[in-house]
Amino acid sequence: MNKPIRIGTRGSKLALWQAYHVADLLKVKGLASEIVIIETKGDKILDVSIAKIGSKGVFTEELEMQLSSGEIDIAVHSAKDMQSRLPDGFEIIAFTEREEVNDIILSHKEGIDYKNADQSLVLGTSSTRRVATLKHFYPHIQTVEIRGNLQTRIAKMESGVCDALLLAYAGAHRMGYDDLIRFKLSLDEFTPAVGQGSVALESSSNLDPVVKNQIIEACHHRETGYRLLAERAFLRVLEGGCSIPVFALADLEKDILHLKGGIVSLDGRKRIVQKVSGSAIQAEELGKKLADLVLSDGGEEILKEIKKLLKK
Ligand SMILES: NCc1[nH]cc(CCC(=O)O)c1CC(=O)O
Repeated sequence: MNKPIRIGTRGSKLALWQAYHVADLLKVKGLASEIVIIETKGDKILDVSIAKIGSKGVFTEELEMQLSSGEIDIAVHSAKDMQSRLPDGFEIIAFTEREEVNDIILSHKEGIDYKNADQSLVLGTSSTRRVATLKHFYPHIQTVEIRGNLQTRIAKMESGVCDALLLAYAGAHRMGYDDLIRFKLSLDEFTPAVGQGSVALESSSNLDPVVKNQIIEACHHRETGYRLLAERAFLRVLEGGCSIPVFALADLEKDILHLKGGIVSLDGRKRIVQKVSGSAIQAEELGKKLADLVLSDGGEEILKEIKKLLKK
């Protein structure tokens, strides 16, 4: 009888959903598991925006310590929240099948019409990509920064902080809020963050290869894997992190990857989008190619401006 696989996770409801999802996938293949809840810096600091703390590893550092010590076998994260480069000694071994990738507008109110410039609308979000994208396409919409888990954000919205929230479909759906979803936003306008909708399994490079292969067999979704490989290669060049409004989305059609992505300036004035296609086995090359196209098309300048602004 195998030892149960120890799954490390943050304690938020969404994180726990993800951990149980992985536990279920393991169980289908007859693998027992245990869930270990670990508090991270990002969970403790609630009053400062993530962009200001510096996104680097705030939700992953403590989990990585437990991976190194062997206290847990895998750490489960939203793929979107993972840095594009992992510290030495760690790797992503699997991506679960991706959920619908769209952003959505969620509200307890009915009659919200975000396209109507005559309606005053305050949207809560803490994502620089979403704020900048709103400024670009819907400059009449006001935004307010809102943090905390989904339950907290909904409570803040209902208390009047904003009219609606701009969120990932995946999180709202997993938390059971489908009935509050008012709009599913277009992928051309609100092209998602890299990795949105998938769950990533991280391990130490020292994980027993037999256990590692069992986990991959049970949890890895091949198509999602190619898509995220391309998107993450793009992000690596653009030095993403959640404080930089870059976006990318890969789709797989048979074995051809179609990848689009870009960057938007913080004031929303400039938005650069490029597309590339090619064989899925060249996913990483495609991601890099896309990044080069975006950079040479004006992305480099936008990136420099943003970095200058963030240093202030
Ligand atoms: N940045 C927070 C975060 N990380 C993952 C999700 C949702 C689930 C997912 O995209 O995998 C969310 C919430 C959101 O963006 O609305």
